[in-house]
Amino acid sequence: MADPLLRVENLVRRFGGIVATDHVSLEVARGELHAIIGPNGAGKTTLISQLTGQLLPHAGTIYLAGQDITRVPAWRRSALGLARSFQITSLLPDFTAIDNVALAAQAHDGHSFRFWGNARKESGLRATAFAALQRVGLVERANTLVSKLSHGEQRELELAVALATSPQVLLLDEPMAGLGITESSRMVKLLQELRREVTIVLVEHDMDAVFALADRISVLVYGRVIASGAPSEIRQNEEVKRAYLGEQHAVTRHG
Ligand SMILES: Nc1ncnc2c1ncn2[C@@H]1O[C@H](COP(=O)(O)OP(=O)(O)OP(=O)(O)O)[C@@H](O)[C@H]1O
Repeated sequence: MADPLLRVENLVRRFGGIVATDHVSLEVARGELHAIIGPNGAGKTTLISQLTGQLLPHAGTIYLAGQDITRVPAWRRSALGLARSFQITSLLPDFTAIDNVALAAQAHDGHSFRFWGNARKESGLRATAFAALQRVGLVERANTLVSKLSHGEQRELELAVALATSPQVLLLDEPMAGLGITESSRMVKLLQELRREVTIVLVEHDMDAVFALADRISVLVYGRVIASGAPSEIRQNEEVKRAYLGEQHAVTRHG
């Protein structure tokens, strides 16, 4: 691939005797939605954590737009345009939706949390936060406390928080987890819109969502990429079927 936005080369991460990331190499093109799938414990979250800098690899290299970011600290990666939306909700429940987004925008701008009081009033931050809420369809809930939002709305708010940092690459760890059918299809629609604006790496167990959204899919099993390609190739790959898709029931619905 010429000039990928994100490139991972031979990444290795161990936990004691477990090789959670076993010489993983993959490339994500600018504008692509790249899904990472695989059974529980395959190493998906571990991989995402190394991309964001929360976890350091034992070997290998990560490039963002050609720059080696392997040893770049997490906060600096965020400034370079990597944003992660967490599997476990990381929102502040006693703050409003817009305050949560404004805080993220403020942190990204390099301001100290000490000036948090100002983020509530500062018009530039509020405009950024408002725009992010608009992109995820949550404007009407701007002044609602996070604790009063539904689970689906909280997931959307997590996306708004990530978007407020104007990322080049959005790393999404199971955005559909815990969502009902209606909420899931809302999330798929939302991601279908966002993918036009931002490169997305999506870790997801919901195969309906993955096959509806992905341009390319990489399959991780025991820390190794066993296949990488277009959804149609992945669906037909015998090794993938054996190791993972064989146990899934819903891969054909979205065509
Ligand atoms: N902090 C840790 N300490 C020890 N072992 C860990 C740690 N984090 C992950 N592991 C192990 O590394 C392997 C990969 O885990 P990881 O959570 O990355 O998989 P996953 O594909 O994201 O799984 P899931 O689909 O269940 O979220 C597993 O065997 C897990 O037990």
